[in-house]
Amino acid sequence: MYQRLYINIDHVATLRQARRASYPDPVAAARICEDAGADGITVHLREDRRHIQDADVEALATSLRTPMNLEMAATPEMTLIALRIKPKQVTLVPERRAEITTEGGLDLFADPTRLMTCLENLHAAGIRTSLFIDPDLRQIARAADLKVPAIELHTGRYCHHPEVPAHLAALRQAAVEAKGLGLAVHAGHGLTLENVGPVAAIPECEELNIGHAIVSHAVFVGLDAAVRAMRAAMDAARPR
Ligand SMILES: CC(=O)[C@@H](O)[C@H](O)COP(=O)(O)O
Ligand SMILES: NCC(=O)COP(=O)(O)O
Repeated sequence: MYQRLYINIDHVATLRQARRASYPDPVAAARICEDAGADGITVHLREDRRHIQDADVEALATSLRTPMNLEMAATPEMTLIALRIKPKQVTLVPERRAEITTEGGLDLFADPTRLMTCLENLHAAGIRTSLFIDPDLRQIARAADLKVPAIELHTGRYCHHPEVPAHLAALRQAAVEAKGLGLAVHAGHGLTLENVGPVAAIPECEELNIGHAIVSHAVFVGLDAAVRAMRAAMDAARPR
């Protein structure tokens, strides 16, 4: 199965926000990523707007040639924005304002009413949904109960400690379990050229969301080359 590469361009906006400038422009970055072979563009509109701004999401919605994957918290504010923008896909992620970056997956049992209300509204608008969760079998079962089409496995533990075999094993087991329950399997967070191979090699995983490492590599080689390098690393690792 072909494995999609969605590029998260949050940290192009981080560079712009460092000076509250007008550049680098995420729309221009997205265009380069698409020309370099990205299958989609991911943006995380955080409640604190530390990087991606509402205006970026609106501009991307009318300029992208590939699907937008809008990452957001399951809040009424973000739901209204998603219903207005109507991205191809929304990935619900946990958020804590004090976090430097996403620290873990969503707990699908924590606030069921808020989560189900958000999902119902998105599904009614025809927006594909994905839930960003840890490779936890209980969370996967809950995702299947919620009748979402997809989950995104949080790869952070594996990426931060690739030397611990159990972290990759958990991702592999979670992918098999999720696929068996009819869920599409995505993965992301912390993936780099160095560690992407074993995750890309998971047969059930049909989409990777990668951002920080690609934008960081682009500082040295340019965005086009950074995207192509990640694509090549994924293709080299995928089962034929
Ligand atoms: C959910 C996830 O792992 C990322 O897509 C998220 O966007 C990380 O947040 P920052 O991009 O703000 O680091
Ligand atoms: N959901 C993961 C994502 O979009 C990108 O995460 P990262 O590669 O920036 O860590």
